[in-house]
Amino acid sequence: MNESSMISFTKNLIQLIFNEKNKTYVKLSIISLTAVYIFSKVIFFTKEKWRLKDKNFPPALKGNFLTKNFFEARRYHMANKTHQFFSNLNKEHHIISFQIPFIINGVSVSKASLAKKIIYDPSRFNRADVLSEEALEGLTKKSLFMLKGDIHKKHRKMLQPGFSPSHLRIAFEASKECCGRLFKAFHEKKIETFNVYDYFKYISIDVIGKTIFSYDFELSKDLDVDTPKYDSLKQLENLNVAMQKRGLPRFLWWFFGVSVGQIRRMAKGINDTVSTVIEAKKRSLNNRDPSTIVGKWGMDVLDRLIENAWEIGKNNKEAPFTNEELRDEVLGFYFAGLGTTTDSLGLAILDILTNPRVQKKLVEEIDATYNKDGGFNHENFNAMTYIDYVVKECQRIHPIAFALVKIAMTDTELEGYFIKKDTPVFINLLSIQTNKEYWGEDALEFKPERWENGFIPVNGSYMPFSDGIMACIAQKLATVQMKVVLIEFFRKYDISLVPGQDLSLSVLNGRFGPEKGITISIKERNL
Ligand code: HEM
Repeated sequence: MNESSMISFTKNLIQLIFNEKNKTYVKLSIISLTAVYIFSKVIFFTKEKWRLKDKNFPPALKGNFLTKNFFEARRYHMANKTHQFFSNLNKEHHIISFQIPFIINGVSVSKASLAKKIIYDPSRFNRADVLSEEALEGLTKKSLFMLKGDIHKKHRKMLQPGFSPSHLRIAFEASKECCGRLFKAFHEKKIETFNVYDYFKYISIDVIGKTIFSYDFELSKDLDVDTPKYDSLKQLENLNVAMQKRGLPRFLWWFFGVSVGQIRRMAKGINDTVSTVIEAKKRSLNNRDPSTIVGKWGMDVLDRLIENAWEIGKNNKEAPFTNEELRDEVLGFYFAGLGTTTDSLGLAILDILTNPRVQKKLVEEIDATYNKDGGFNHENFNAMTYIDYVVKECQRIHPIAFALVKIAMTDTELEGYFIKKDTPVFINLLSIQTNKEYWGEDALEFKPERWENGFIPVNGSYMPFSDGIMACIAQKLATVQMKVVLIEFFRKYDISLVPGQDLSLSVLNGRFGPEKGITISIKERNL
């Protein structure tokens, strides 16, 4: 359990105990189970402290021997500024420990070379089981972003061909189409001012659907948000919120509505949709019916996955992917891709609109290239360079995955400091990617031009999609989508921020961005 889930745990617990609807025996069982849990933690940590008393832990910057930096952390969390807590802690030291007594004893790293070392040494630092399998039990137990070791390698090998250049073309066309129909709906419904998160998520879900398994959720079309087609998104959003409660001790899951059975019921609709598509695809692949398998640019990611799984299974005599594995992978893409792309797009719009010089230069490039060769196509898209620098710079200065989380697999050491087995290790991307040591005196300035002339950053100082074997498998796809959406929006509209909003960045419910979103005004350009 990390500090933010500990704070929401405490809040939720108090609500449960004081909720008048709950019967006395329910309240008493919650109180006694929690007391037993806390007592067992106290015993465990006291024993551990004694055992490790001579070890050289990384420095902890604040706090006293009893509360450690709990109150410092709490101050930031209560203000939803976790990202600043990390950055501030790592400002002076490259490696620090932050300790919340009885709850967490984590390490935060902000040295580029050390970050690389951690990422490339999975035998010492890897994904935490508790952060993955347990958290998603009942939902997507076998999706790539929660696997590790040989099973991760097997899934990655089968999935990789699904992210080949032909799929980037599908992503390009899908993003373009989704923007087009969203603009049509804006026009028909006379929408001129809106919160970007409200609509970018429709594009993200539709693009993932179309690219991964040729399924059109049609959420960026019509915008009749009360119709049943929006239920799948609501389900995904509810599941995302539910997943955050999985940070609570397991015995409390049922009370908070996130037990395995409860989550299975919540996920039923979306699971059924995906299973139906998989069945149809398996049938059409069996029959080799090109009209149902192949999109304009070839097979989609799911086709490729099914086909690969069969091929590899045939050659190596491994069992092909089960339907459950296939479904988990598809759903996993939504969990890994929906919020990340939507939030990255939000932050990119914010970065561009708060830098009028960049906005002007970007629009000039778009106007000069957009209609070359008879319309916006994959070729003139690839000819645009400034948009590339802009997106890279957005992801440098505001990486939505602002800390990459690993866990120590054994008792080990980093730069001479002792790291205990199971310690969470946070690679502080936000700090690394804005560090003057790596980026120069203008590290905190939003300056896309730094990427000109094939600029290559210091090794390990730029990893918005992580790196190595567990780097984002869809990073090219996500980048294509972000670029197309930005190009289409800035081509179609004069865009400005609605004045008077609080745009300071925070971390709320897992989202890194302004707490209340980003409200913009759009006005169709006279082209
Ligand atoms: C701008 C958008 C995105 C960002 C910034 C992003 C970032 C990341 C990061 C940092 C990781 C590594 C996580 C770790 O350390 O465990 C990751 C992994 C992953 N991402 Fe993305 N992601 C984005 C979009 C997407 C999309 C659109 C999809 C799917 C369609 C996706 C699917 C995945 C998967 C499956 C993994 C696990 C890879 C593996 O373990 O082999 N991501 N992503």
